[in-house]
Amino acid sequence: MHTVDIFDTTLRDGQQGKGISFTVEDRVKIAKLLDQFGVKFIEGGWPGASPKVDDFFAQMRDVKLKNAKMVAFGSTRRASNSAEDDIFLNKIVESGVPTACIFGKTWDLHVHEALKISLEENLDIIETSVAFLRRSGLQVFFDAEHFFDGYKRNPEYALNCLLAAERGGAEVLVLCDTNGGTMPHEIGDIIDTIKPQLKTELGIHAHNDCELAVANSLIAVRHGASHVQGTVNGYGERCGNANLISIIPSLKLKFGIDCHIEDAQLARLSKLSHHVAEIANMTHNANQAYVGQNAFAHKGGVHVSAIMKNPETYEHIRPEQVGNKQEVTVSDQSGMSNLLYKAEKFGITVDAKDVRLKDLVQRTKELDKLGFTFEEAEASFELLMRRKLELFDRSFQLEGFRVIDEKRGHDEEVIVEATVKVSVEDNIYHTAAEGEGPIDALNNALRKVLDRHYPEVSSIILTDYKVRVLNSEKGTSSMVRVLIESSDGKKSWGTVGVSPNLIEATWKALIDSIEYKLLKG
Ligand SMILES: CC(=O)SCCNC(=O)CCNC(=O)[C@H](O)C(C)(C)COP(=O)(O)OP(=O)(O)OC[C@H]1O[C@@H](n2cnc3c(N)ncnc32)[C@H](O)[C@@H]1OP(=O)(O)O
Ligand SMILES: CC(=O)C(=O)O
Repeated sequence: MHTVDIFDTTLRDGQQGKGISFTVEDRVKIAKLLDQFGVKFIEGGWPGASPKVDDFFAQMRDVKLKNAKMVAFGSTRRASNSAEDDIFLNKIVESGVPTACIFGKTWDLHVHEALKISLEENLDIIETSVAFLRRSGLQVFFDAEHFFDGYKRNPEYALNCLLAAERGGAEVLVLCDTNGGTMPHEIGDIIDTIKPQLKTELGIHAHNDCELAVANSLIAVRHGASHVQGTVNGYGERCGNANLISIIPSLKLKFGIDCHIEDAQLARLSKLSHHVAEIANMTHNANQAYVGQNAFAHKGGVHVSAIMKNPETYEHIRPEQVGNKQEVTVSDQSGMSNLLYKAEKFGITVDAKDVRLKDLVQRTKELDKLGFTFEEAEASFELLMRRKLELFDRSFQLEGFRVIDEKRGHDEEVIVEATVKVSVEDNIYHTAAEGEGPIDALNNALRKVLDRHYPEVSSIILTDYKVRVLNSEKGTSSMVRVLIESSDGKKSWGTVGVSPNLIEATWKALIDSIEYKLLKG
């Protein structure tokens, strides 16, 4: 099959997504990441539309790109002036990029209603705008805005718009499903009809309003499009743009089209996706195809049993091909296979026929019913398994704790004090400490003892603390689940505690966190 150029518009159409606002520094970082990854074109924004975009293009003049070409975006000229006098077309030329991508109207409704000019005048606007940019020495792509909607209402006119851009010298005619309402079969049928009437390469720019932007982009390629526009993680206006993070591996691994991206570059796909999400300050979608944390996570015992024999049974590709990894979780959906998988991961040698493992499967299901989830608390599960297999002894034993909260007036602060009694190596310690809250006070009192025996405990910091009320209909006597994420600066781990008492649930998760650190050294 033909080759495909990847055109990224995260910095332009992606930035049109609600909740996304890149600084100039963010833009430069993303442009560098995209270039390293290997996309062919990076659309940086609309020169003249915002000072941030102008600063970005100015800064990018000093950045040497390895793989990509910078593209400036804009519209066809205003009806009230010539292309030579159009402020925004001139801004594109002044931005210093080698490539321009301008959008023009191809739906007669828009010509009548939005531009309020004649159909003929719009054709002239398209041709003269493209021709001006070409005369100015730029490579020009023409984004045929609303092409599919326009074609369905007035096919002759929509095609004439493409022909006007072709006469002007456009190098790619990009068919836009601007409102994202077109179905895949319509994309294929329309491309098949128009392609023989054009000399110019076709591209696709799809929006995701029907959750079809990726499918529509792929079907366009099947029908001859050689240029695909989209954004990282599908960011973009309304429901977003076509997600390049799904399109690129589908083109490479399913269609066999390399899109100028080598296998080694594809293996950095997950990193790219996560890194851009971080810069955009968006939570990464765990269920995102190919690169999400759950994309290769297996929960059901039947699945785990099969992937341990051959991963192909429940994985459509090897996760490493896109820089992701296989994961197995433990829950009430688990069988022996989940536990054997985890044992191997924890470095525990255990016979598959060991009856204690069968008991542990049952125990895990009972704990799940009580509210324990181990998906985000693998450290707690490792301790549970080691305890069951008699591979682990507690480093310290709780003899008792007491927490006192005291408030002596409406406007007075609460004073919190905890006392803890623990035995360590045949010594019994009784300590007290204050804290910001009951958990902090307990932690402080416990650390007073543990720091003496286990200095490594001082490196533990709590990086996340989540509380979930499990059966809220019981009001204040509901069970609560506490999930703690801890880190020692090098590694992080998750633990869980469940109890009707929030302090006790937290204590359990906290103790597991400390025991896990002591186990791992
Ligand atoms: C499908 C897409 O995603 S297209 C890209 C959309 N992105 C953006 O709009 C983000 C950046 N835009 C902006 O910052 C501003 O809209 C600007 C600076 C470009 C223009 O601002 P203003 O001059 O104040 O115009 P405003 O935004 O109100 O309206 C857009 C104008 O462009 C005209 N226009 C729209 N599309 C085109 C086109 N393809 N060719 C020529 N003119 C066009 C409209 O008719 C309207 O003109 P009017 O004011 O004479 O009615
Ligand atoms: C040009 C563009 O962004 C669109 O038609 O969606």
